[in-house]
Amino acid sequence: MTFSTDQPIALCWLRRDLRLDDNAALYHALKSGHPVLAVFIFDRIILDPLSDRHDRRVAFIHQQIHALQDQLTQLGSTLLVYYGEPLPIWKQIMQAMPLAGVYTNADYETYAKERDQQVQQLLAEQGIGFHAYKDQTIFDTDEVLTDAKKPYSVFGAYQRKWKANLTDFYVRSYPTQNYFNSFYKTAAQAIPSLASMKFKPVNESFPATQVSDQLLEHYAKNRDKPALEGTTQLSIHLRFGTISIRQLVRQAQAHSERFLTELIWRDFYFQILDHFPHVEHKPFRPNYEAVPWLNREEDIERWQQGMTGYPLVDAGMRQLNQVGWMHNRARLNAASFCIKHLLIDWRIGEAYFAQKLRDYDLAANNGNWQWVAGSGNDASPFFRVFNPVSQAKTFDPKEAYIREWIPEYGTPDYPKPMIEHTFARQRAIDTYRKALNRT
Ligand SMILES: Cc1cc2nc3c(=O)[nH]c(=O)nc-3n(C[C@H](O)[C@H](O)[C@H](O)COP(=O)(O)OP(=O)(O)OC[C@H]3O[C@@H](n4cnc5c(N)ncnc54)[C@H](O)[C@@H]3O)c2cc1C
Repeated sequence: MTFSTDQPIALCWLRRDLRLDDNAALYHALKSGHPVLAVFIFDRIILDPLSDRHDRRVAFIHQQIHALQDQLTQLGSTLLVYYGEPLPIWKQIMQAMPLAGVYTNADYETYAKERDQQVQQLLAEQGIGFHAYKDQTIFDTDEVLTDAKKPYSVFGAYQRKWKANLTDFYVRSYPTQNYFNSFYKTAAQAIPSLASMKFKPVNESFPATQVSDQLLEHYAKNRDKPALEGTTQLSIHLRFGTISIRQLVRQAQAHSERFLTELIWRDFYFQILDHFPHVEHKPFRPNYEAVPWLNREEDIERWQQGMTGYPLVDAGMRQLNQVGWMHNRARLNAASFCIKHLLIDWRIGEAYFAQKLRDYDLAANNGNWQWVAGSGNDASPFFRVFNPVSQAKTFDPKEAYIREWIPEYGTPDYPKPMIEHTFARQRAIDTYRKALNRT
């Protein structure tokens, strides 16, 4: 990237908010009184460790970056796209143009918080302001606290306070489009190709960025049936900010209370990660560290490949491996089977999902894995072990989901159950009970 200018610029640093409409940071940048440029960094600290060079997330981001570039080009401006490590890139940017300020949306992951602190410090050395806004969530950090001003760790109580605090103000869109004439006018700049970053394109399309009111009207009754298209599939868009959470909450308020609850779970896990960053590597409840996992290589392999002999689990794992997404009911069963039936450390399962999910989000993935493991805040009790056979009968009674993902189901090629359910259930309960000193 060789772009430079002598004019003071307000830079809007896009990260998990890859859209121009209803974007808090962009709105404030555009109203700052300075010409605005948007910038995106393909961060090598995140990209280099990815083992799959066909990574869907990278391909998705790259596609969105091109879409943003098209929009900005039509407005007579450009997106500045860099590839490298953020700190040296910011040094480069500071040499290329005088900065009137940097505007960005807050990120709650530990790595991102540390990165932002370093960039903020670097900018401060030259008297440049770093302005971070809430955009990913409806409420963040200390906006939903108990009466004793402590973060919530129980979802039900959090949800009640969340709803009590909600006013129209929190779901109002930022009308960025009214200020688009504040973009700095310049020729479109080049975007690094996927190949130059050693990634390959993926030959598939991604879900639409909107959901119909009709799907939401039926969401509560259909959301648990994996054979139906009963959920929104918006998770990748929520992950990368190609849709606004405020817009979606307004739609939820109008059409589905149940859907709104799921969006509140999302806020809940963000605030858990923000307040209790230790959950990234350790159980929320420290005593759960004592569970003696078996972590057998062969078991891990069979679970990952969808060869456990339990069709709901296997269908889910194969869906994950093939398309990078898994229905929530299957996620629950696959995670429970991994942790409880096979006594595999939840962190191993969590890491596998992190590698494969196109909607991978640290807060949601970690929160849900810890919920299933029992080690999380407000988690499922340790003695709850999903029965993948009765779960399949209840939620996929015609076996349509199972047959969709396991072509050899019902033939001798499909494996027998790798472990007997009653035995595995009792073993899990006994193991947890002993580790936790419960009678
Ligand atoms: C073991 C496990 C791991 C998970 N890992 C992730 C993950 O990495 N990223 C992720 O976005 N979701 C994760 N989830 C939550 C949930 O399964 C997905 O959000 C959902 O399946 C995505 O599909 P959808 O967009 O059609 O969901 P919908 O049912 O249409 O829900 C709409 C949105 O609400 C949010 N949401 C829904 N359920 C949850 C939940 N339980 N926790 C937090 N947010 C929720 C998501 O942003 C989702 O896109 C996980 C669940 C489990 C059990």
